Amino acid sequence: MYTIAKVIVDVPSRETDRPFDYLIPESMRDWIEVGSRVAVPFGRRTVQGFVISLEHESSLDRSRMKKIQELLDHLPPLPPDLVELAEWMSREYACSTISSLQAMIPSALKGKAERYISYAEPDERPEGESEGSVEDGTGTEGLFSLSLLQPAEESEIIEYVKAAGPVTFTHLDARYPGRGAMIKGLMKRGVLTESQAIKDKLRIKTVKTVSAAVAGEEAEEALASFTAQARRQREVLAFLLEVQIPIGMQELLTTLGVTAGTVKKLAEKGFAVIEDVEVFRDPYKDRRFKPTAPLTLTPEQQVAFDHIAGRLDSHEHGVFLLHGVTGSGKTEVYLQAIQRCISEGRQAIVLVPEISLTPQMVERFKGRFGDKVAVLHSRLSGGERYDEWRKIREGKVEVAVGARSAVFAPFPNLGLIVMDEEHETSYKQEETPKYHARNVSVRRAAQHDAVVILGSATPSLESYHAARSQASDDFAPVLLEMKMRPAGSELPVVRIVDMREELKDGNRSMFSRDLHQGIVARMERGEQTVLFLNRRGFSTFVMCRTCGYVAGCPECDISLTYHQKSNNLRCHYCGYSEPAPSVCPECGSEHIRYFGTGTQRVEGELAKLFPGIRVIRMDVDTTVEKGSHEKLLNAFREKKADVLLGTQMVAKGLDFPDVTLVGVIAADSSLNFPDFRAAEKTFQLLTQVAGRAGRHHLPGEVFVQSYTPDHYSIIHASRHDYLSFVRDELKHRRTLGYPPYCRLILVTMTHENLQILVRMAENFVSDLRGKAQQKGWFGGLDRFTSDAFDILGPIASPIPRIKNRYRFQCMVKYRGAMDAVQLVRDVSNLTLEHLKDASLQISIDVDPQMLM
Ligand SMILES: Nc1ncnc2c1ncn2[C@@H]1O[C@H](COP(=O)(O)OP(=O)(O)OP(=O)(O)O)[C@@H](O)[C@H]1O
Ligand SMILES: [Zn+2]
Ligand SMILES: [Zn+2]
Repeated sequence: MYTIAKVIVDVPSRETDRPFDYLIPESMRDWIEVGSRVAVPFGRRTVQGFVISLEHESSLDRSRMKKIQELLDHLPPLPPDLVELAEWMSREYACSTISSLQAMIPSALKGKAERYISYAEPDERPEGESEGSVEDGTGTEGLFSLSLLQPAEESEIIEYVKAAGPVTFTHLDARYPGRGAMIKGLMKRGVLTESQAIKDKLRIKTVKTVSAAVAGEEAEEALASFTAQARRQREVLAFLLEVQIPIGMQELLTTLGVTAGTVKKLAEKGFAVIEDVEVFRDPYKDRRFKPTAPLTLTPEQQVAFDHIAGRLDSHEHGVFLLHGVTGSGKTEVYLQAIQRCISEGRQAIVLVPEISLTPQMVERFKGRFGDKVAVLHSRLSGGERYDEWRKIREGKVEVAVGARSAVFAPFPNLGLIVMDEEHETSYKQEETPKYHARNVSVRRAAQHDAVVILGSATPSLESYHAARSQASDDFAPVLLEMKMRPAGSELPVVRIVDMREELKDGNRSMFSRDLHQGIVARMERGEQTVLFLNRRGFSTFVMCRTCGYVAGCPECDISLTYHQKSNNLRCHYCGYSEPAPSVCPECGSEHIRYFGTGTQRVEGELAKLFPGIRVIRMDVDTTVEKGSHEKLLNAFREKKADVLLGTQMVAKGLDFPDVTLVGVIAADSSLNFPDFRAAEKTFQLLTQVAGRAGRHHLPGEVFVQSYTPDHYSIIHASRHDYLSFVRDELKHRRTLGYPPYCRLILVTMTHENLQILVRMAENFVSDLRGKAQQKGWFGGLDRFTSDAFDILGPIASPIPRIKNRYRFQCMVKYRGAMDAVQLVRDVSNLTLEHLKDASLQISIDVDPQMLM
């Protein structure tokens, strides 16, 4: 029997990022496991923690060790493999173990300490304290003290707490308003004491049910025993005996028209039981999903499937990169692989980017696997999310579909992780822990001898390069290719439209003549159009045409974004907002305009240019409400609109048979982004959005409007030529020394004072440089030798100030097996310890996706 638990406490600081030893009280020894969530005393507080290992011995003196105060769940929220994964994550991404652990459980379980007041029995009180007033000096205690020596109100409070058990301050204050001093006095004297306990934000939802507690002869006797006055009770019991199964209290009361008191009396007599039964909040309970059967695979699908099934059957760890053109039927391969996995008694996780977690996507999994599927995404309420997660933890489902964090779905016997659209940036979490779900998937699958399928029409260069070169031991996916669409349809014809030519010919509209005619033709034929507004790195900002003034955030060095709905300007980094100006605050000119092509503007143009056109606009503004996404898509599917207009949301995953035209309004806006992946992102977006056209029987057509029509990402995307794009792009990456030819660590330092920050950043970089040189790591990036290490910077960050804090960054580039993350982390910790400047913050981002 283990007597000591090592606990990671929920206290976010560098000093507390290590396990602490606690004694396990006798009563908990059978229950505490690795992964258990506990409440422990920490300093003067009670905090939540996670048990990460169990021990017989501790290096500490037992008499000075504290005891675990409470076990918070009967079933540990984290199985041991996730605890191990969390420790790996904190090494891999230079973050605290507690932040990794917290990322793995639903927010409902992020308990916070609450203070309670309870009654202390006289023998629990500190010496000499009594219930009576201290001032009376008679020392009379016990029998008469309450009635004789205390004000009536005081004893009423005591009696109340005694009966109610631990209550919160707020509760007591609400019941006895204005008696704060009195309560405080009682606490001073130890009559009432304060305690802390961890309370979860959300509770498991329960309903009261009633069932009969007697049967057979006993039941007959019971029925005969009721007096005339207890007629109603008899009626209830007769009913319960008839229905035989537990029935909801509410339903019982309304059906029979009796009161809860009647049922309670019946229960007191021992004839019925009232129980709280757990219920699951099901976000999809009102939805019916049309069941689907497996399709006969095409030869290409079959080859891919056979490879995957082989690994599944042999329970060997393996990673596959499924590169299939848009509409090639990757989803069907996923579905059949999942089927195989669960038929062998293991479970499967499906990861999709948050933005494409559309009802259409959910439907495909629910349609095939029905109730065996749990869905996790950010649009669920906290309670729904918690309940979906519990279905997984309690083994009630076999498939979890969700965004990034679903990679932590606590399945006991994981067999398969599918990552759809594996190139998506949203798989990287931008807050601590800054993990990438792809790397975590591979690690987690290895723990379980499970299979990973990374699927995409445009794989990330990292994955594709790793598959082709087979250079690394831990990440060398097997490449599976699918080049055809099963429905027999061809990839759509893509035409690049040079918008400079349009302007020369006098067309000032945002639609080229070709696109214009295309839309008109679709309206006439009763077909549909998807219009995609590329807005990455692009926002509506306010500029004065007279003096050039641009409205910027007073606390961040970035321009404010215009929001039409509220007619105000907002900072996307700190939330600052102000009303939109009608005259320029600098020069008073009225020529102050909103720049940028917002979806609303496009919508307005459409209405002007195409009389009678029906448009559905899908963007962040029209999809705030729960279920709105789904409503808009359903309306489009039912052909209630000619055009679906939107941002990234319309680029992915949609499969509508009557869409035969896709228009891309500003193809190049994502090219002008200060990011070495700009070309890759542009290529991916264009390929994805073009793939929405002509997916079924009708042929598709795509117009890509651009001001830089010669850019290789645009040309290759228009030819559906992934391989040529990869070839050109890899050349650039190699010359510039960027992934996949090395890995990056972005270190961002922030401080309120610019001078101090610059000095600290310079010191940091020279320390890091010195330590790396000592290890003999330096140089080599340009020589393509196997090992290389280099530091760029420090320089001001692309956004040099956020919330009045200045930002400097440096970039570590490295290649090879050295532990660069650990070194960066060590130097960062040393800097923080050495400087003792509480205002300095250092953030480490391993494999960064955003270089801001
Ligand atoms: N074996 C098959 N036989 C007939 N139809 C199929 C088959 N496999 C897939 N399909 C159909 O082909 C269409 C495209 O498939 P799916 O959406 O799975 O492609 P995808 O590769 O996931 O596409 P994207 O990357 O664009 O999302 C769907 O309508 C699907 O039902
Ligand atoms: Zn001006
Ligand atoms: Zn701001």
